[in-house]
Amino acid sequence: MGTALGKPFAGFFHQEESRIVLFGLDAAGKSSIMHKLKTGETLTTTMPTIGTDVESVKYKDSNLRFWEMGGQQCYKWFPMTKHDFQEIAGLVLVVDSTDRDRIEDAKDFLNAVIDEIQGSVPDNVAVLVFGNKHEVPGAMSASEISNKLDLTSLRQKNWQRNWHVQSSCAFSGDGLHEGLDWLLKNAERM
Ligand SMILES: Nc1nc2c(ncn2[C@@H]2O[C@H](COP(=O)(O)OP(=O)(O)OP(=O)(O)O)[C@@H](O)[C@H]2O)c(=O)[nH]1
Ligand SMILES: [Mg+2]
Repeated sequence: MGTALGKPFAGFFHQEESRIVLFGLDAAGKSSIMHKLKTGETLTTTMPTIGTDVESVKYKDSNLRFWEMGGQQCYKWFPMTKHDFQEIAGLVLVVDSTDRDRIEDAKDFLNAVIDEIQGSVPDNVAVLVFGNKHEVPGAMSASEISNKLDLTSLRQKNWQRNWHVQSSCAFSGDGLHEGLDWLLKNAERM
């Protein structure tokens, strides 16, 4: 009992359908990642997500429910509200590793999301960053993405976020399970 109270998130992922919010700029690869995780297949025809999209994924012994926030400007916040974030088990920011021109925009979006949900989620919720499309020659490395997103500054926002950058490829699936493993481990640890 004492242990359970001391570790409120222990076993969180074993409950039914733990909610994970995926967000990021348009065309970063959020839908492609969700599809690969759900079916093991590569999503061959992609369309921008209108509003939000939801997929349930069974991963190891966890039931995960991914909520994608469409990244197009008009959908970025539609129709997610603070309430939708309240019981999240983790946050996943998907970044296009090939898009150096918009990494600053991705950083601004991350900070806007954090400012929006601060107080609605535990301060130590795990934040996984997928550096997607990493198979493309010249793509940014995980450490370059981490530096450009200025992730260490998140701690100065009264936000003791656990964060981790994982390079990924939604086509081959490379890095996706490694990222999820990190998320599961870190959410359980809280
Ligand atoms: N090279 C490469 N292209 C990818 C990868 N993942 C996705 N793409 C491509 O990137 C484009 C956008 O993919 P989506 O999955 O629709 O991106 P999204 O983040 O869901 O976009 P929005 O729904 O508009 O926010 C598509 O042409 C995908 O085929 C990847 O790992 N490598
Ligand atoms: Mg999408």
